[in-house]
Amino acid sequence: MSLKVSETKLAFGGEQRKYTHYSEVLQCDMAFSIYLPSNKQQKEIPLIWWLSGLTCTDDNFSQKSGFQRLAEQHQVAVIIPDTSPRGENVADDDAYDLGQGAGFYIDATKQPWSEHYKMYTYITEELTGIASTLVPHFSGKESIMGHSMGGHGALVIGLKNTKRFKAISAFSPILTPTQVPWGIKAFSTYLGEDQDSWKSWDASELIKVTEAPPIMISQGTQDGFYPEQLNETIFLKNATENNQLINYKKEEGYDHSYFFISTFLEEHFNFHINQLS
Ligand SMILES: N[C@@H](CCC(=O)N[C@@H](CSC=O)C(=O)NCC(=O)O)C(=O)O
Repeated sequence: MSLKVSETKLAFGGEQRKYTHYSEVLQCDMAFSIYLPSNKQQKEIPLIWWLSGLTCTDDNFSQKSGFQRLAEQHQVAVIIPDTSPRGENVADDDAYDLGQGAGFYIDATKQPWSEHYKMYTYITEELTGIASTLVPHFSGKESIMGHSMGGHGALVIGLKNTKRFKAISAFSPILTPTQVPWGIKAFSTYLGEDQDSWKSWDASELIKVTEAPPIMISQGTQDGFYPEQLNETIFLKNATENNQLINYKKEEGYDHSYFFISTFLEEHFNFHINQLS
């Protein structure tokens, strides 16, 4: 195992750590961040997964959201993966919404992407195994949240693993990737033109047939990507038809940025903690 700590910072009494490791699933070197609360009372600690959006690394959420205060307050660990495989030998594209920084949390099947782009398996298997060794007194309880492309990732991973994740939440998620420009571009590149193969990576399809854990979604009304990339209509319709309750909230005047995320993050943490306790 090549796991190495590259950074440790004290934040609100807990530790914000950055790790590097060689990923067998992605076949490249990767970095991720994790926050470990102080756990002065030696209690069992749950784990929240945060998945970031296009162009991000694990640093965006770590450095811009201020989540550490909430994680320490609620004594919860938080793990933040990178958004794609990385490196000179990893396929890439000049566009911001394809290639490195845009892994879409799926397992690619089309060459050259399928060599490395296996973010779903990386997160649900390899990084899961690593996380379980890093959280002292881990309670085994997990939930998942994310932003934009990461909101899509949180919903897809949560809905594919409903026994595992106790809650799912998302800021400005891509809810129907098979029908919006970001998703169509990524899925046709990573999965090929057979659109049937896209469906198992679309939250609007999964919500039709899944008994979902509690789901909360926040969407700013002044988000420049809304409604084109982030339209909620199909997801909410399919959820209603399958009797799945979704707490979908529109926030007047907010945009797509981390200012929006940091404003409503406490509400999302409270929602997760209620399910993880
Ligand atoms: N115009 C930007 C587009 C990239 C962008 O807005 N990325 C968002 C996520 S969008 C959906 O997944 C983001 O989180 N950016 C990082 C941040 O710290 O704000 C561009 O061209 O790069």
